[in-house]
Amino acid sequence: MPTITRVEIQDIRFPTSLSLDGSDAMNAAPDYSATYVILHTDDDGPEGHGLTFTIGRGNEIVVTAVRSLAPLVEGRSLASITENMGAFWREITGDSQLRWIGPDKGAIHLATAALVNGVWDLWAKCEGKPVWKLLTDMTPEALVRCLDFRFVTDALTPEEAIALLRRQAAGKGAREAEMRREGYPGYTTSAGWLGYDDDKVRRLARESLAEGWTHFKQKIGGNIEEDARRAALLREEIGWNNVLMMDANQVWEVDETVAKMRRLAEFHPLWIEEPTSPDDILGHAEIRQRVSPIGVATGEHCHNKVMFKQFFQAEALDYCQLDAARLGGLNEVILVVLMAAKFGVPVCPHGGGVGLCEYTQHISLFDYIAVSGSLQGRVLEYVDHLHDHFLDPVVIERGRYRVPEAPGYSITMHPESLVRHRYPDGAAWQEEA
Ligand SMILES: C[C@H](O)[C@@H](O)CC(=O)C(=O)O
Ligand SMILES: [Mg+2]
Repeated sequence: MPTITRVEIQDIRFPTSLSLDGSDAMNAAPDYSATYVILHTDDDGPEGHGLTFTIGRGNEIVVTAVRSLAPLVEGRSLASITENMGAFWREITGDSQLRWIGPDKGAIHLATAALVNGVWDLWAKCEGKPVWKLLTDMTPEALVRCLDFRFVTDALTPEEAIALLRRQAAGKGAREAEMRREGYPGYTTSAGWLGYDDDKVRRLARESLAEGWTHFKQKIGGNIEEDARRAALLREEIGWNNVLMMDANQVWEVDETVAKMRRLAEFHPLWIEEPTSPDDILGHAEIRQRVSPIGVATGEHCHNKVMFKQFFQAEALDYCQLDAARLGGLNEVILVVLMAAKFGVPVCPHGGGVGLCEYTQHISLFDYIAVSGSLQGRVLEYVDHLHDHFLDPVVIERGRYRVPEAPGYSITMHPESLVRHRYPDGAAWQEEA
């Protein structure tokens, strides 16, 4: 196995704010961006690639944070990391000086995700497997060794995690074959961005229907009558047999959420996503009690395993929307997937960003094949942006993700895309200036 000799870090941004792709009530004009990391090694084998998603300004802070973390992996052999990934994760999140600016949250944790996911990409490429397959082929004991259970053993112990994984072991082969045949079910957010005008929403909804999508997410959180009007418009296009979800991106108070969802209930949303502060666990629990049967979904801003533990313990969410690059990389994601299975909460990862769909397909496949063994309540978000910048982009057919087969975490970008979108000197930005 190779040794990691150098960490290359790039500030990559896409001017999506020009078309308002990705816009919502809290994030009016995001530029989808990535702190992009390449782990160079000492042999002719593969490089490890990883990224963290941000929405523009602020990316430079995460770039700087990765620079501070890089010495923790430079000079290390991959074998010294993979022989005990749990200990590696504890080390990288536990540096005695850097930890102070987290712990396990904010820019330093986003930076952790880019590096840690880069290591997983490198490991999977060295094994010649896509990440989901690397995970599903591991024994329960080997997988649990990749995890750091610190601060969550009151909710899930390593022994319980092993038992959960053993419970699903017998059916893994059949589920893997089923996924290769059928793909993993998804939903689309592409017609629902808040900054799109009515004509665009209608056109994209029609196109998505024709492509076979059955689940659609709408951004809300502006004027409530405007939200209702747009919901009616979407229902006109998608009908009542398809599923509609709503995402407020954190703009409401608790009582306000209840009042507003009572107004929007006539459109039969499956869930209200991020209604209020992402840190307000008890607020989500109360909303959940008061808006039922509308479900509560959250997680894209839930920054660590302890927060998720408490969301589960407080019965504060119906859908766990973990984010592959806000949690500190795949090790922490796996722990959250295991806790979700124990608490019986379906995992529907967050995909709204550059590269997130590429990552999350691996997570949902792992969840289905090795952990939950269930598709009940599970749909994987899809946003139709920027996939052409990836060497191994997601492939969607009739609203389902096809199984990725290329080795790695599907996150390697084309070198030309990196050059063109490097901020601020890439051609894409020079043309803007
Ligand atoms: C700023 C992002 O586009 C955000 O709106 C994504 C999101 O909330 C989602 O995909 O869900
Ligand atoms: Mg969202």
